[in-house]
Amino acid sequence: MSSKYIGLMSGTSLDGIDAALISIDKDGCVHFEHSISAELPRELKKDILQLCSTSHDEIELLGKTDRKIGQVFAEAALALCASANIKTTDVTAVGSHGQTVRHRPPDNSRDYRNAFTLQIGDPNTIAEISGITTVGDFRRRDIAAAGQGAPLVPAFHAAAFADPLEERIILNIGGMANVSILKKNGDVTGFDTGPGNVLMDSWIQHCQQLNYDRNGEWAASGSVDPALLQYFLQSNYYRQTGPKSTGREQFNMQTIEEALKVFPCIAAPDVQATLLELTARSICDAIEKSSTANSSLFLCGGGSANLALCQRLKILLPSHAINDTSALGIPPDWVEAVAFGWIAHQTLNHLPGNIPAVTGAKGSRILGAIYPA
Ligand SMILES: Nc1ncnc2c1ncn2[C@@H]1O[C@H](COP(=O)(O)OP(=O)(O)OP(=O)(O)O)[C@@H](O)[C@H]1O
Ligand SMILES: CC(=O)N[C@H]1[C@@H]2OC[C@@H](O2)[C@@H](O)[C@@H]1O[C@H](C)C(=O)O
Repeated sequence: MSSKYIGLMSGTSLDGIDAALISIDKDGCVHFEHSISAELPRELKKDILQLCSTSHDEIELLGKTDRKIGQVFAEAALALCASANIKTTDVTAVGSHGQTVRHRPPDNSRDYRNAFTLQIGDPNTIAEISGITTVGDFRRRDIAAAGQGAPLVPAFHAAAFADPLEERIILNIGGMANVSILKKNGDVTGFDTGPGNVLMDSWIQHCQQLNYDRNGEWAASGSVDPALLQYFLQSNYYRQTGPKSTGREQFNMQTIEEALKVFPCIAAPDVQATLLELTARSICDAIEKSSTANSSLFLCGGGSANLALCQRLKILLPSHAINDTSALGIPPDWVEAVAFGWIAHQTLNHLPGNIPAVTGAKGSRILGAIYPA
């Protein structure tokens, strides 16, 4: 007998809601069954961006947006059930990541007692509208246990993708980029490497009002500026060792604007080329430092569709066989949503969802809270 779960995810790129239907069989094996993506209404996206900006702190907006995200997430879950032709009563639970609006993990400048992370999208509302038990608020228990609260997906990557015969690296290129290194002996490490698409997205939005640089074509039309690249690479974040996690608080349009005050004359396509190179270099440096040279690399997240970025990864990591996670049974766009369905299953079965070696938490913890149907 297998159980069905729905994973819901809206990431830092704010490109929509990913909804994935999975089943977990009696042996704990995860099967990807169906998926849809649902739009984030334009006004809602604007409000989320305002909440993400550190210069606004509006409790009114927070409360209202929390409820609204809950409503659109619930509608995505219902649309997924309709599209997959299943009844909501067939689904054991929704695992809802929610929307991160602030992430302040413990780091060199912040004691863990002052750390916090905030994902909104009221799970009560999701349970009420969908009629499906909802599990949410996954990150805060890990933070309370002195962890980073992120990345959480390495536990799922280990459960679904680890192989005793080869070391595997799973690289998610979302708004931020994060890696999981799955050793042959079962050990797992993982951390956020830094920006994924966020800087390239911000720059093309600023210059051309486009959401993203399709296939990295605009970046490919420019040339990397070596001085600007070195300036960006000096960020302390790249030198820190894990556990570490990051977000829009650290890598955003302001990061680019500050650099361009120092380098004001660089043409816009060259800035984009440099941001793509920064993304590729910071990812590859992190992979080289933390994995075995000939391990297999599997890509997921929207950035895995960026051809120019993938070409750079292949050149910078010549000894790694590079594929995407379709080769492991889950299409690259759906891995994160699937992961939160899986974490909900862990929670309902009183099993841990974090990996202390990844997040730095004091120990394994059952993550999240349950909101019954
Ligand atoms: N064809 C493409 N060419 C270039 N970039 C693409 C393409 N398709 C998707 N992307 C990038 O992928 C991004 C969305 O990725 P994804 O949905 O994995 O991010 P996310 O889940 O929001 O982020 P995070 O994992 O940080 O939470 C888009 O904003 C865009 O930058
Ligand atoms: C705080 C937060 O939402 N972090 C996200 C973000 O997106 C990628 C990277 O930064 C990762 O740390 C995390 O998401 C994935 C799903 C994770 O927790 O593993």
